[in-house]
Amino acid sequence: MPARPRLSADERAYFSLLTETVYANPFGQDQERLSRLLGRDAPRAVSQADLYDKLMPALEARLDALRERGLERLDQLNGEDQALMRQVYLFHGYQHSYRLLDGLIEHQRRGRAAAADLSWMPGLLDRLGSYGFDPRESRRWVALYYQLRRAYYFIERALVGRSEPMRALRRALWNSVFTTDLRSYTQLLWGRMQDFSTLLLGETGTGKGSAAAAIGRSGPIPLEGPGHGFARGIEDTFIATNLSELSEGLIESELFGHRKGAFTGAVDNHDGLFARCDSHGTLFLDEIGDVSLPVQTKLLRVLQERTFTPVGSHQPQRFEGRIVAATNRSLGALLGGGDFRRDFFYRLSGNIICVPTLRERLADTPDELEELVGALLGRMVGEAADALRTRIMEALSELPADYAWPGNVRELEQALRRIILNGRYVPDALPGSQDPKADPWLSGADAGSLDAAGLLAGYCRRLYEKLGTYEAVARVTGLDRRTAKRHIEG
Ligand SMILES: Nc1ncnc2c1ncn2[C@@H]1O[C@H](COP(=O)(O)OP(=O)(O)OP(=O)(O)O)[C@@H](O)[C@H]1O
Repeated sequence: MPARPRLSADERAYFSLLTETVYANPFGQDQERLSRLLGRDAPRAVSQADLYDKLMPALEARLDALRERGLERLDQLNGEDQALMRQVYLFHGYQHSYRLLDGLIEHQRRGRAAAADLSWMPGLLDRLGSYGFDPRESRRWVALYYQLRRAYYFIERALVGRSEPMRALRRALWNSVFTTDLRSYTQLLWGRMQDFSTLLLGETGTGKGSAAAAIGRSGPIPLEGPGHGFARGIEDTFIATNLSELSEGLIESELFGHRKGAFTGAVDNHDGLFARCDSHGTLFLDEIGDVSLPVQTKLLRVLQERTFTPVGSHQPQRFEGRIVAATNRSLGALLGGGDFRRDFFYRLSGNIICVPTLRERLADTPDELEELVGALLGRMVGEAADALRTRIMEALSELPADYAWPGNVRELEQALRRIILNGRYVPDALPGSQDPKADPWLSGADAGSLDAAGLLAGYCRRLYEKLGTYEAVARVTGLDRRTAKRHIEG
């Protein structure tokens, strides 16, 4: 039997470098080094898509040259060459599909009722088939492309900011979805990451919710058989709940569900969030630092045994999804206070991601303020954003240069609203840090000029600063947790 044709040393070197580049964490340092090696001098200045598009003519020329030598399909190559070219063909197929997938994601994000146009899908599957992938494998690769494009959308585009702390956050979010090695993820871990929980830490308003959504909406969603689309829509894969907003009486039923008759008012069986989150989904438990010890014990069981039991039932059910949790309490406060189980913490914290404060981001890249203002205004007022941006930046420039933004991006959003309404932003005094005379809440209370709502909000914020949880504030004030939180957030 004649020996199978082999790649030349030069071809092997080129394709190896290419695959190392395109399979590296797109927000990592390696990627920059490798893309420089491929001939780009300023990779930070161009988008990932631009960079890849620029690689394409040289790649097409190389593949044409292989075709002329009769090497068109994977099965014409031997072991090592086949493994390498498999990755090259996967990248080639990806390049021919990513704009179509971006169109699909945009369509889904706009919540259009009409079914998405997937008429291009058979052509894409045929292309993968022409490289030598069988139909099942081809569907799996298209699902991976879709996942990669969702990750770009939610990790890159939906999170604003180019500062190093934001780049580090993106790297960490990417790794929590694809691990540090995309190639072995695709071979070994695709669809098997349910047991990898993530704990997001960060001050209030830093964007932990957006970071959690980025992880949750970037999970694998299979492509179903011929003629069908993807098994789930983007929105169905991410289920979020804020534990501090659920009263102690309701929390178990919300999370684990209940059976009819389990308690007064349980008139029907009710599926909880754990039952609604299937193997393609992620459940986001926000304010995890606020839950009581008995609920922590039950959550620990879900994490350890992957089972939960609805209230009033004796039948454990399996939990198939993935958990992302978040808290704005510091690790020290979480573990030092005695109201957070250490075993629960260790089970939850396989992957800890710290979401940077706005002041860290601005200290690294002051221009990030204007970038954020532009994006937040765009969300708030659409096309009027450009016209308002200069006025807003002028008003913000009146703040002290080292203003700490204690409420982070949420405070910035609030500042924009106030500037639009009142022309200026005067930060609310936060307890603890200021001269009492300069504290409008204290001096307002002293002068008798605060109304009841202002008085209560200031008091709740002070308590929150001291006690660290909405639950503790609720306990002291006699308010329910949700009301206390509303006062604190303003
Ligand atoms: N990097 C970012 N780019 C764009 N918007 C952001 C970013 N970070 C935060 N935001 C916006 O700031 C607001 C607050 O974010 P989010 O609710 O995720 O904060 P959080 O850290 O979860 O706060 P808390 O701990 O109080 O729940 C949201 O409207 C969010 O969209």
